[in-house]
Amino acid sequence: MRQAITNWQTDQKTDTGRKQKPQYRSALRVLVSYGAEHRMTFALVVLCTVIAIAAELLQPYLVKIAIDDNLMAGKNDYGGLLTICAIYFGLSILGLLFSYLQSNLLQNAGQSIVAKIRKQLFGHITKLSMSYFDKTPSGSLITHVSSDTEALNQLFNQVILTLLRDGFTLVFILVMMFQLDRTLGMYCLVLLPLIAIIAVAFRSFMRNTYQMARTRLSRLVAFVAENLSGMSLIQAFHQQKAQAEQFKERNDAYYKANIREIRTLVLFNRSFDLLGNLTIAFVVWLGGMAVLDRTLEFGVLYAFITYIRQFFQPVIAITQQWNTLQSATVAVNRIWGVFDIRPEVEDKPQPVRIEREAVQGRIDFNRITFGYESGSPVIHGLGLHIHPGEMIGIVGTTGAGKSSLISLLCRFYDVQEGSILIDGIDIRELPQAELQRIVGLVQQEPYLYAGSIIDNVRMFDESISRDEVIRACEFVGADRLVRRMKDGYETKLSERGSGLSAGERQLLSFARIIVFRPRILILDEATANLDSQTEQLIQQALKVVSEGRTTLVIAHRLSTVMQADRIIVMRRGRIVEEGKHHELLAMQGYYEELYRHAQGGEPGANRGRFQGNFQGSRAANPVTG
Ligand SMILES: Nc1ncnc2c1ncn2[C@@H]1O[C@H](COP(=O)(O)OP(=O)(O)OP(=O)(O)O)[C@@H](O)[C@H]1O
Repeated sequence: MRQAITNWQTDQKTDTGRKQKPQYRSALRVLVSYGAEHRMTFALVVLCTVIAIAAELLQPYLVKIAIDDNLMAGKNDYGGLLTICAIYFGLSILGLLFSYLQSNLLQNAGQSIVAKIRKQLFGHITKLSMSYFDKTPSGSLITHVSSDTEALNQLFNQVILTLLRDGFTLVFILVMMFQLDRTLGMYCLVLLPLIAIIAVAFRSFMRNTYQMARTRLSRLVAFVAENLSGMSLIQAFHQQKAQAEQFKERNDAYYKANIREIRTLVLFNRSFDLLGNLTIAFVVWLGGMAVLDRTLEFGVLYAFITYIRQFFQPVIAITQQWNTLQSATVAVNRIWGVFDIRPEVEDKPQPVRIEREAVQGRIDFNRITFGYESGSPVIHGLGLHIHPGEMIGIVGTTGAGKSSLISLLCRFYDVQEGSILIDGIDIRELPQAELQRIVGLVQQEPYLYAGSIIDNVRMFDESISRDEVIRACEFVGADRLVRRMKDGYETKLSERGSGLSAGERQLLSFARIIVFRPRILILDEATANLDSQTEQLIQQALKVVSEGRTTLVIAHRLSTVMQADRIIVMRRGRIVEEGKHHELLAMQGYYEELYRHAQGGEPGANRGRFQGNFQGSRAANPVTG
């Protein structure tokens, strides 16, 4: 794999400016690197091909012997005829057996190479930085993992198989024709330039048609993928009709490209059929005259005509595979284009090791500046120092930079200036895998996978026992909910956990956090979508989950963060106020303004209700009693 990528990168440097065209040399080098470990299999494939083709092409020759040496010689040699029939039958079986072996061996090697590339590609994509996903539509990534790897699949299924089998067949047929009759063979050679002209004309005509069909299919797949992931939005905004129209447009375009491709193919096949029939007529005429003049045996003419019939099939197959070869090459180019992308956030060669259990949870944002695009920062020289175990609420209007701040702490992006330290260690010094176990993130829309509740809570990590999962669910108050389900902890969730309410999904994501025991906990709008009853449940869960952990909570609902030890108020990428809830209210500044908006009126008019809620939620909390 490493070698394949290195080869690829070297080729890219020398091929600058030709990225859109299929780069056969680069693609071949890549595939050879992967094929190297299957070299024995490929050698066996070649051997099987040769045996299978020889067995197949010797059959007309046997018929020629039967005609000339037995039937026409007037020997009445029934035994000899039977022997020839038996050999013919034996050759057919041998041909079948070795064709089967050849296909199977090649398929096995090909499929395992493609499966490996697909796995590595997916693994590579999951390691890329968030900035890459910001810029790349998920539909195009799905195309790389599905259609492009499928094109590689076809390379092994069709192209290599055809090139080997049909290439050998052509050579064998030519040898046999010359062996049978040199003069007729020479006449047939005249055909070769004609075949080449038709093939080349067809190839250039077909190239565009084929590429167009593939591109339109990719667009269609990408469109469907993006629509599926945004289905709730489409339905909420009644966009079904508009989307269906867009789909129709893409679908029609793909349909037209397919029809064009099929027409071209049919035209090509029939042209070759015509050429084949003309050649046969030509040979029957020339060879027939020779037979009548007794300068050519009838059996030879028969075998010759059979070989000519067989000659056109491989020519057609090889020419048609040219397109598959091209699209596979383009697919290799695209796949390796993705492999080429290095994550912007990478581990240091010698990262600092840290014992997760020993992490205290102190966080220092040291005058950090960050922007998604260089030159337009969304966080400006921000400084924030958080004590171990402290609960910080982060508030601010939309676009203030709250989510960006926690994305930086999770190291989805790297700061452009300043540094972020955990227990005094710059997070860029830590291995990302370790940082992700230290910092646990609960998002507004927790993602659940298709699988059992147990597996969803432990994220398919078998080292976490069922008991640990159950204890975690009990801890956050999700146990009662799970036990009410038909199969309890074994209940299979559908993709994205769509069978559960937002609050239920959130409770399970809290259980997930408990199981993974991060030392720092981040909740991004974790209670934004919930009704007040579920929110209270979540608030209780939040209280137990945050116990003994440094916790950062982002919330639009101020009630979510009122119990925080400190509230940070952000505005346009800066901290403008900080303090406890009542201190901030007393300041009569930006927080108080936000609070007033949240309450929907004047502070004085709502203050009682707000404080009542706050005290109520504390009183209801089982931990604080
Ligand atoms: N992936 C992104 N690419 C480019 N710009 C982004 C990206 N994410 C956020 N921004 C921009 O960065 C700024 C801060 O956004 P951020 O999401 O951090 O704000 P926020 O306070 O969390 O807002 P909200 O409460 O609406 O989630 C905004 O101007 C936003 O448009």
